[in-house]
Parts: sequence; structure tokens; C-alpha cells
Amino acid sequence: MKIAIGSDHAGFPVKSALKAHLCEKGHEVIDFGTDSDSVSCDYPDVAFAVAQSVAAREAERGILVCGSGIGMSIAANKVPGAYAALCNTPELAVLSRQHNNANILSLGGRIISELQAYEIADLWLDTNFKGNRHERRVSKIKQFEEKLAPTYSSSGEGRIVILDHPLVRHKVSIIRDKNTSVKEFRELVQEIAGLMVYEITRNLPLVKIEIETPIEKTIGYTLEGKKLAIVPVLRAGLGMVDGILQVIPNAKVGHIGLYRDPETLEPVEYYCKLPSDINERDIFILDPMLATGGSAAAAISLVKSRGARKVTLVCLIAAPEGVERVHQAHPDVDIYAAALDNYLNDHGYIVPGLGDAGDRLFGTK
Ligand SMILES: O=P(O)(O)OC[C@H]1O[C@H](OP(=O)(O)OP(=O)(O)O)[C@H](O)[C@@H]1O
Ligand SMILES: O=c1cc[nH]c(=O)[nH]1
Repeated sequence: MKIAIGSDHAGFPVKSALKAHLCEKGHEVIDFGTDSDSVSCDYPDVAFAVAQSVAAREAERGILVCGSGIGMSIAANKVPGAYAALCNTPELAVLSRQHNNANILSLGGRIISELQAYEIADLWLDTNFKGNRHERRVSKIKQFEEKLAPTYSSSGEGRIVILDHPLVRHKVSIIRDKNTSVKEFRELVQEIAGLMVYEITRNLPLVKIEIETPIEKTIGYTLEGKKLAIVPVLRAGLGMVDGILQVIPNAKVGHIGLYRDPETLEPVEYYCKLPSDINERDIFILDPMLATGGSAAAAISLVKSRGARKVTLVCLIAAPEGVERVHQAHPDVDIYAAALDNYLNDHGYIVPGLGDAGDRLFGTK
């Protein structure tokens, strides 16, 4: 594994020993200093350098050592995309991976011995994130961070963005209600999809153009290149199409037909028709429900196999299980949802969810 490591003067002896230990175990270690325990230095400088390297995916994980580990973890956690955990015991190291998906380990060089540092670091590096309910909680931290630092998206890692605007939350609550009529459900799905367009298209590239107003010439902006295609997953994805086309009427529309086998819950493909220039467009896959993630992952694989390069998934209600499956299969894909729910029931339905989206849209039950 590629590991960024760093310490201040107080953490230097433990860091040097740990660095040698990690190299011996076959890890690639990038050392961000400091180089001595006799020259005092400021821990935030090292913490920021290591945290930025991890957030930018130059290193898979980071390890920081100062006297207690506290200052390093506080400083590292100011860097968007860094999730630093202060773990001076093996138990905390395991939990910080299983529950919190920490990507930086902070250690107290004056609290633990070199041998303890080896044990803690080895366990931390070997322990995987458990996902499920923890995915939901970690996603909330990422969403909060997204609000504070919306430019954090350059890492290449797919994000889960929850669009929790009050209008969206209001309308989602109505479509969840089992007494909402088919007509109202259909109208609201369209409206929510339309409201989501602003956010899902936020990073579309623009080019400058010269225009002439009735007053004078000026510089304006136009969307660059071949622009967009939306691809609803049949049936329920159809409900989102018109809401999006009202805002971006020139988007091309592909269609993918998938249904979930009721026994296995795995997707079965029955139709696919995509724009021929799909490789030149940003693709938005539409499906109101992200449950096991099987349908979404299959739809993304399908468009990628036809040449799509930039793919985004847009859904209304997501389950943590689905988010995890899509990001495991397609780590590059951003997921936008109007709500992230709790879990799947034994039949693969999202809880609390809204029931079967296709049936509620088309009145087939
Ligand atoms: O994440 P998953 O577990 O794959 O479940 C989500 C899929 O289930 C629903 O479709 P369904 O199979 O009910 O077909 P329909 O839209 O034709 O009703 C939904 O619209 C998704 O496509
Ligand atoms: O809750 C769910 C899960 C899959 N498909 C739906 O329509 N709803």
C-alpha cells in the first residue's frame, strides 16, 4: 500500500521506527518530514501535507505522529477528504476503520512505544470499512463537508451527494406517503428531478463566447462540447425524464430496460438504445430507487461498455447498500440522491422508502 507518513519533532522517533517497519512489510512510504527530534517544528505543517496527499489520492492512507496525536488529528481533519482518527490503542484503530473509514491514523509518540505503534498501524492498515449503517453516517460527514467545501471533488473518487433542499425534502415526503395518488406521485417525481438538475449539472464545463447585447459587446458563456445525455432505467426512470428535459431540453435520451428478478434481486436486461455519440456526452443515468444497487451498477456498466466516459447516477431514494455496491463497481461515478434511507428489508425494498416506484408511477398495483 502507498502510505504518506509524517511527524513533528516529538513524534519523530516513533515515526522513523514505524517507517522502517512499514517498508520492511512491503509498503511504499512517502515521508513528509520532519527529519529530526532535536529541531522543533509545527505539527500543522506536516499534518496538512500528509492529509492533502491522502485527499488527492496520491497516497491511499496517511499516518501522523506527534507527542499525543491530538494536534495532528485536529489539523489533518481541516483538509477536505481527510478523515483522521487518533488511535493510541489497537481497539480504536480497528473501530476507526470498520465504523469510520478513517484514511489517516494519528498516533502519540510520547504515549505509545514503537512496538505498540507497529501493532496499531498493522491492524489499522489491514482492517476494512464495514459499510451498511456506517456508510450512511460517514456519508453525512461527507455531505456536510461538501457544503463547506463544495469544490472538493477533484480526487476522482465517486461522491454521494444528498440534495436536501427544503423543497426537495417537502416533495419527497409527499411521494413517500402511501395515500398519495398516482397522478400526484408522477407530477412530484418530475418536479423533484427538475429541482435536482441545478446541482447535478453544477460542474458542466463552459466556454466563453462573444455576444452583443442591445447596449454593447460582452462576454457570455455557453456549454462546451456535445453536452449531455440522460438515460432512464425502465420503467421507473421514465418518471424523471420530463422534469429534467424541461431544464435541459436539448439533452439526448437513451433507454435501458432492466427489471429485478424477484427471487435473486439481480437485474435482468431487456432493452438498450443509446445515443450513438455517447462517448462525447456526459451521461446521467436516471432511476428513482437505488436499492441493492444491482440495476444501477448494471446500467452504468452497460453505458460504459458502449463508450461512455463520464457517468453520473441520479436517483430519488438511495439505500446505503446500493451506494456501496455502485461505488465498489464504479468508484468514479458520482451519485446524486434526494434522500439516503436506512436499509433494505428482506425483500430488497428500501426502508422507509416509498414502495415500488414503477407501480406507484404507473398505477400497476
Ligand atoms: O437497486 P436494485 O435492487 O437493483 O433495485 C432498484 C430497481 O428496482 C426498481 O425497478 P424494478 O425492477 O421494480 O422494475 P420496474 O421499474 O420496471 O418496476 C427500480 O426502479 C430500480 O430499477
Ligand atoms: O424499495 C424499492 C426497491 C427497489 N425498487 C423499488 O421500486 N423500490
